[in-house]
Amino acid sequence: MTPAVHAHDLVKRYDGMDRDAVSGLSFDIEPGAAIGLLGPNGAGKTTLIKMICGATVPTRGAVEVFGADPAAPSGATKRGIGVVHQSGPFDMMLPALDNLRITAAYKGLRWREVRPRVDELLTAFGLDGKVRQLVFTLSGGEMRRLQVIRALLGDPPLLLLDEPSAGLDVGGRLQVWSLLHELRRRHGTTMLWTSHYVEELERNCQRVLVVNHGRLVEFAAPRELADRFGGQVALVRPDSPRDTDGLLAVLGRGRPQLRVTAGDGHVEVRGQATRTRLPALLSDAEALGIGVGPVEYRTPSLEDAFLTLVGAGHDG
Ligand SMILES: Nc1ncnc2c1ncn2[C@@H]1O[C@H](COP(=O)(O)OP(=O)(O)OP(=O)(O)O)[C@@H](O)[C@H]1O
Repeated sequence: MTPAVHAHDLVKRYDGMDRDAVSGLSFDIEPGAAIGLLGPNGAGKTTLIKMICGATVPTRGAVEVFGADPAAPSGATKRGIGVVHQSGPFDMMLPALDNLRITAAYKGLRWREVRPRVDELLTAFGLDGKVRQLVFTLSGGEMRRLQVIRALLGDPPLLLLDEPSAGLDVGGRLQVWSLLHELRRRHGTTMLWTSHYVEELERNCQRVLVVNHGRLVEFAAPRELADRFGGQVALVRPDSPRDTDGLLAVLGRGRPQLRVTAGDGHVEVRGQATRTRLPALLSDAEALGIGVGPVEYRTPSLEDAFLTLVGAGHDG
């Protein structure tokens, strides 16, 4: 079966950069899959998305969408890809509806034919009363929802979602998720989805591509990544909340094997050696007069795996 997306040794180096933004990425995405794209700031996610939608050409290597070059001059493949960009290039001085009409024309869609679907989506997103407003008068969340609707025009077989829920409130995020689930169910739409909300990818994607410094780190199911790389996660509560900082300092001596962070009245300890190293550190805390309650272990999440795989910092 022809993959929805096939990337082979894909490289992008922008002019003036002393390193690759995307460096030798190879992977296949099967049709109908929902794939997460996870990486710290500057890891190359947007660059990869731009190459897949034909907005920028690779420096080396190749990318194909359903077997075709997305940057081919005919634009045929490009028009079959729906993209939610990080910042949507709308014509801010035109009404929302006219922006959708322009996109429909660019995609070669007959407005009369797509209008019922547009109305359905506007209603689903609570934007039906806003279509005559100039785009610059819409709120950030409304603009984001308009971007999602625009990407869905013509029900493209591939959707590239660059942080589709950024700036949305909880209700808006759930709306987007359920709409995307429905699309996959009804049309078998393939999705490549980036987000800094790790939980969003964990809940909605079958597999996750983890990238760092433009390179592929892992490509696997969220649960598998969590089990393999999430380590052991312990929550330690001092008897007195005032001792949280002191406890943090003592448990921090377990570094670099352990990652220790402060929460609200507790300290979280992550790492492959948490269970073996923690007892000695807790004895140290006790010797300093810091009592702790029973240690609680929780199931590692994709976020825990992400922290192990790429660390907490940005890609600098
Ligand atoms: N047009 C450009 N010209 C020069 N450098 C660029 C350009 N676009 C991106 N870069 C650089 O390429 C690297 C990857 O950027 P990219 O936007 O792909 O990362 P990202 O993973 O999407 O980051 P974020 O999570 O912050 O959106 C960064 O170092 C960035 O500064």
